[in-house]
Amino acid sequence: MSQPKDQVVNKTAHPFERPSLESLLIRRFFFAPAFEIYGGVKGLYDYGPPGSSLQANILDTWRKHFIIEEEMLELDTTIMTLSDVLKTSGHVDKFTDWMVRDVKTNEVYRADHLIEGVLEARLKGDKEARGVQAVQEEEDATAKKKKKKVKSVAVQLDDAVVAEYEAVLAKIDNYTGAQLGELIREHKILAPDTGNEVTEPVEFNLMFDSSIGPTGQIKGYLRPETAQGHFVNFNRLLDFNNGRVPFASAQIGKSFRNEISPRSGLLRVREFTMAEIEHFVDPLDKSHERFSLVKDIKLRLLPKDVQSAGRTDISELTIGEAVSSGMVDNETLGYFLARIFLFLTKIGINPARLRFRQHMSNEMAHYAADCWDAEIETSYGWIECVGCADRSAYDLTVHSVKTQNKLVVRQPLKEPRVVEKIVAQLDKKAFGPMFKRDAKAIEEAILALSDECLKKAMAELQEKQAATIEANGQTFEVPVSVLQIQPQQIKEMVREFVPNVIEPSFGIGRILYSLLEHSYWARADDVNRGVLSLPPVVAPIKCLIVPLSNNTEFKPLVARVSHQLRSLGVASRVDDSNASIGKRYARNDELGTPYGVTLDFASVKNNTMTIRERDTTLQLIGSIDDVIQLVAQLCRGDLSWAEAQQKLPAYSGEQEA
Ligand SMILES: Nc1ncnc2c1ncn2[C@@H]1O[C@H](COP(=O)(O)OP(=O)(O)OP(=O)(O)O)[C@@H](O)[C@H]1O
Repeated sequence: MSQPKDQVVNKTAHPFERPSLESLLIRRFFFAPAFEIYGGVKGLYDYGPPGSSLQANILDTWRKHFIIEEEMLELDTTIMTLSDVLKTSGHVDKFTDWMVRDVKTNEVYRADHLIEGVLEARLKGDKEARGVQAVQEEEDATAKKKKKKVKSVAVQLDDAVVAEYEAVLAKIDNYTGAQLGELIREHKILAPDTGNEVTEPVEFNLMFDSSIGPTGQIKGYLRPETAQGHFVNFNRLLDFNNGRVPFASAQIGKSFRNEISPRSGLLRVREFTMAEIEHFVDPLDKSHERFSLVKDIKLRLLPKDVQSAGRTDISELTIGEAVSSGMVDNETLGYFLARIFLFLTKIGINPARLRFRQHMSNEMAHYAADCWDAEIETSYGWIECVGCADRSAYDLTVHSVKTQNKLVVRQPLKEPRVVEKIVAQLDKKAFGPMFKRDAKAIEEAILALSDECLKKAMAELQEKQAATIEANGQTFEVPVSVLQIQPQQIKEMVREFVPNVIEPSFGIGRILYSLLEHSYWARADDVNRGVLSLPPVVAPIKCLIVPLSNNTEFKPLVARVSHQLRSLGVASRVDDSNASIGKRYARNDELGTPYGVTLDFASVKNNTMTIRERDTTLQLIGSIDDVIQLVAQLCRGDLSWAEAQQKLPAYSGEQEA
């Protein structure tokens, strides 16, 4: 449902307050800390009845929007993952964050988040000291991700210091551990809770490790993302798709990350549901056959060059313009950005609080061609909710090299052709002794280089007589004496290529929480009367059935209405408690139930029923059958409330108490 006018008016009357929403969510058991009666564990949450239904409805919409509409190949792969797989993908060596400890209390902090929180608080204090108004709102609107709130103190800073802090914050995702340590010392950053010093940053791997089987010899991890399950099954998927690309596989499932210090509710948790798509495409043709269907969709884009200039202004462009100007690398990536936008707005995300932020070059993995995050604005700042990356041929190449199983597409050619390929050759006799125990990993990394990376390495060999290769989590300079990279002429009958992968990756919990913030408001007449304006497509319950009283005369009618709604696929619930009608509706406004139907004595006598719309509280009256049909049409999205008002007369009977 679009946002009704009176909702906007009411929102103005009561500005958003996170504590009110949080209290509603816990009270109504959307979710709650897991193991609460044992004291709880940070970063683990249980979803209660409305939260589970909301999540299920978001996932159902996702499945229809992506898997069904795009004819994707659905997967359900194991959560427990063999360590070799995650070693090859780079997670064992690189899926880490930098952690510091309070030297006295041992409280842990993620180093980049700590620096970010402290510097942001100092900048806020500076603004307060300079008398800048509305600091809070401005910060909430611009901060990329809010971590634990650090209290600000109104102290004015030198202009040069302000500029320096801003420069650090703009690059906060890109520092090494040593650089983070340096920043902590240079800017005298202390633990915010105690004012104690913190230790040097140490690397912490975010994967939960385990062992498979009783011997403990097979090492495994709980997967930190669902993607690897797609890559290791690539040959079967390709076969299922008759050997042709492009095609996409999709999977919904749990992922696990042992986050260092989870503090923002559902936004940073240790166990969460992801929905991931791997779209396999010919690297020479990244056009998308349905691109014309989305090319005119306007997106709010924050490209990398704007960020490098320290700005956050948005370009509103159609995705067609963004792709043709080269801002977005290719049509397939652009197609997915538009489809992500359509999905998020369909479930109720406010488009004015949604932006697509491009990764800066130093923020992207070295193999990625382009990457955009769908970020949603919440009271915690702008939150990455969907990552959408062109991962080139990296994943399939590394698994292929490691397992010696070719993960390639073979395209028969009508005519044989001579192609020029860039080929890497190692002088193994000299190479082995030169790099000793790292030699194998470096060799594997060289063999896994994509065409683009090979070109870059070839240029490096020419320029500085050595190529920079990353392996085993380290960087090596491999000299021209042991490594030659040159173009060679090769005759082909079959074109064999490793497809590139475009990966939209959705964090469902972050989307769900952002949606709750965007949907929440309080009625103008009472700040405690919260409403969740969830669209019917995701609302946990679509229709509340309210008999005026417990009178036995109503029972058969209630049973009939509830049966008819059920048979039309409308999830409904009867509230025949003793509470007043107004109270019963207010309870369901908090659960986001979009419609309510009321049965009273007139229903028994005249076979009529009223329908109430949650956001406007307006009511219409009609025959029971007509109202039931109307509810079903409204819930399917076949009819808007404005159209419904043309179909049935308004009811101005009893006011809500
Ligand atoms: N700890 C988490 N809790 C909840 N959702 C998460 C978490 N980590 C990642 N996600 C979700 O999974 C999606 C894809 O994961 P990805 O690896 O791209 O995230 P990320 O870049 O590591 O996130 P961040 O930088 O916030 O830690 C994210 O867009 C986000 O929605």
